[in-house]
Amino acid sequence: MFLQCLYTTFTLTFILLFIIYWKLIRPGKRIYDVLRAQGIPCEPFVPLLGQVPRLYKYNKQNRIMNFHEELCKKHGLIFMFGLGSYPRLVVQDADLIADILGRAHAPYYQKPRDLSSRLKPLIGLRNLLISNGYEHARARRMLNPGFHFENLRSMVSNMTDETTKMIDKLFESCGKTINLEKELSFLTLTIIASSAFGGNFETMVNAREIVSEAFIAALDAIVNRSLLLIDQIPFFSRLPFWGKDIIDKGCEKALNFVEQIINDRKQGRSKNLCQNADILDLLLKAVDSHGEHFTDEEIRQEAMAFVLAGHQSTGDLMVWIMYVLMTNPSILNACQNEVDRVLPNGMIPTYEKLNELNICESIIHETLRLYPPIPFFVRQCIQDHTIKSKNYQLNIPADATILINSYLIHREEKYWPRPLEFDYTRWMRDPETGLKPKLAHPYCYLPFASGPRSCIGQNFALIEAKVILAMFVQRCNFELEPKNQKIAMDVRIIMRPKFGLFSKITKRR
Ligand code: HEM
Repeated sequence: MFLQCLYTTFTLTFILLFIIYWKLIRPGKRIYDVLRAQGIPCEPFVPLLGQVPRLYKYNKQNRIMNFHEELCKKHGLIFMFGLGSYPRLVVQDADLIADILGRAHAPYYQKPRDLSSRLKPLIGLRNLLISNGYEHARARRMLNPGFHFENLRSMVSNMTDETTKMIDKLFESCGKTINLEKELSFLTLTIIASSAFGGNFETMVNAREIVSEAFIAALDAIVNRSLLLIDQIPFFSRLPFWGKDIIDKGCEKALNFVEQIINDRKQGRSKNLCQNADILDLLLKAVDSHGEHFTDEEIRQEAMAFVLAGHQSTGDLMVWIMYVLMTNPSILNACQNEVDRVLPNGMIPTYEKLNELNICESIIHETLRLYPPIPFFVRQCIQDHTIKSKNYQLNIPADATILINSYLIHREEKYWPRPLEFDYTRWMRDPETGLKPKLAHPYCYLPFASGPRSCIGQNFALIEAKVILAMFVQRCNFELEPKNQKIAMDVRIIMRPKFGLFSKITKRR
């Protein structure tokens, strides 16, 4: 009996270890070996963990970007490190990045599978953010026209309305210290949700609570679980711990809410808040090359993906802009002078007037360069592919995951003179031609990524950022409060100030 027990235990342990090796260690090791054999510098291969313990230590000290900077200093523009069982090939050379992100190479790369499994509970799999292949290309073709300037122009009035409401509410705080990070995140959430869902967002009971609390709580739980690597092991990810109940409840509330909104719009029980079509109209009207519309399920998932992709990124861009303005009086002054000239006497910005705000636009781009809200993104190679630059030729094996760190590329001396200096004038358009200065390389500025998986909402975000910036500097005085508050970068997909950004806001005139 004892021997039989021993034998069974031994066999089960052996099977378990074999599965762990086969599923979780061998695939990563193979990729390490193929790339190391080509001379790629690597951090030591540590099964199952990789460099995660070191990353955690840096994260705890709020120095996550130093982790990446130090690896880049040690190894150069191409290297590898381990993130749990998945190795990450870091590529920082703009020529090589062009070979990865360029349209012609799209068949070789897709969004990584672990990203899909993490976000699936919240937004499903059938949306632009995580679908791949034909499904993604079809949806992108159907939705691209919705983000053309004609449609965006009609969304400006919704952006100015929501910003006016927010600023009026801030004035009610009568100069008390407020956390701008929270307020701006809420403002951008309201703008994208009302652009996506129309009048219901204003009138439905609990709409704001559902989107801003349930949705964000679920998203936070998803990010925390991914930092703990829970989703790398499917068995663990199904256990009812580590915030699973928050995710389940939040997702259910948010999905029911979106379903009701779609039904209301279809049956004419709600109207949009934009002058023309809003995002929900665009989703309802879009047709593919066979004349087919999106299914209800696809509309629901696309709408959720827009809210997910579009709110925190723009919110944190605005936070960094405010931080720059509050710590650089001369930049604030130049910005305020331009806004007072283009939008005198409290004029509400229109699409046409926004185009005249050259300094505002340059401040936005320089902030996106030094503080990109999405500081890195990843691509998974799906069939062996060779990439080349002047100095390198590299055969990327299928299944390798590539990490592109735009934060570091935006600070790379090779592409940017005086890389650490905030100099918005490097973006100023030529007054004669209206053209922006040429970049040192088309792939050295990637706040919105590039190629067929670049951000579909980038023009929406740039217009929205300009509206909020112009209206804030036009109407408010703002200063850091307390002056010596600690600003540390927190990176959880989005890069934001870890402890918020506290300031005092008063009426300008
Ligand atoms: C400052 C604000 C924003 C930044 C910095 C930003 C950045 C990015 C980046 C870097 C990607 C590529 C991610 C990856 O490859 O993994 C992306 C994709 C995406 N973004 Fe944005 N984004 C912003 C605002 C928005 C807004 C306002 C919307 C919606 C209106 C939006 C919708 C999307 C969607 C749907 C995708 C997936 C596109 C695809 O794969 O075809 N984003 N964004």
